Amino acid sequence: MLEISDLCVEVAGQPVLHDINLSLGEGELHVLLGPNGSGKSSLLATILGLPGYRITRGEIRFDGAPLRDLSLQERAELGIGMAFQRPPSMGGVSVSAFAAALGASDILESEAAALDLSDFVTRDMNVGFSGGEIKRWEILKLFLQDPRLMLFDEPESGVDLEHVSAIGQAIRRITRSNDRKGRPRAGLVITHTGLILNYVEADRAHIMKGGRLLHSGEPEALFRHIQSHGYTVPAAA
Ligand SMILES: Nc1ncnc2c1ncn2[C@@H]1O[C@H](COP(=O)(O)OP(=O)(O)OP(=O)(O)O)[C@@H](O)[C@H]1O
Repeated sequence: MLEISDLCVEVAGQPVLHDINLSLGEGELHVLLGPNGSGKSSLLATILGLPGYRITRGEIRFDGAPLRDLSLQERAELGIGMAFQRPPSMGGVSVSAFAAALGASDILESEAAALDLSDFVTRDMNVGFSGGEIKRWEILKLFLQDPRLMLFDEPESGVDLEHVSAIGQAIRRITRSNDRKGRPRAGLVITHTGLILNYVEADRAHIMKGGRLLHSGEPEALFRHIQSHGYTVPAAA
């Protein structure tokens, strides 16, 4: 579904990503691990097409077609969506009105309940939500938007342990399900704590460091390696 080859990216004239190669197949869920400032969010922002992220070399293909010249809106229409780390508040737009505008009112109640957000559907999006509530709402929002490629920027940071479980299970269930047109999805998740790995059943993990993909491997083994040896390439690799 997603093919990234030899990707180099600049932000504000500074190179932030170097020679990234990554392939994400239909139904797959991958995680990105790496120290602060290693380029994880920049990679997601470049895939999504946020302004300021300039591809200087290489390419990103979605379903075989290059994304480089497509706007954020065009990429959203193709089926690329992101659960943001720090989304804006949207006063005047209630959660239920947002779901209705997306034609997703029928699934709002059950999906809100799964993320412990039933009491939030009449509230305005993100207005007065706590940090953890925003994270849960971002997952629900993404599901209502129904993208095929789901990008999650640190979905569990600032979230209590019980709700990490709810978020992780929702990510797994959503990513493994087909979209409303019956097409398979895929997901890419940034995680620092690794807690989410207990729930999402990721297929593959990648270590990013200094804007490069340092190593890829089996998620739980790679996370254990990072816990004892830091963000390094495992010796046997
Ligand atoms: N708009 C920008 N202007 C200037 N520098 C930027 C911009 N966006 C990202 N960078 C720089 O690019 C580098 C990578 O940042 P990025 O946010 O992608 O890292 P990250 O791995 O997601 O970090 P964290 O784990 O702390 O969220 C950092 O050095 C950051 O300062």
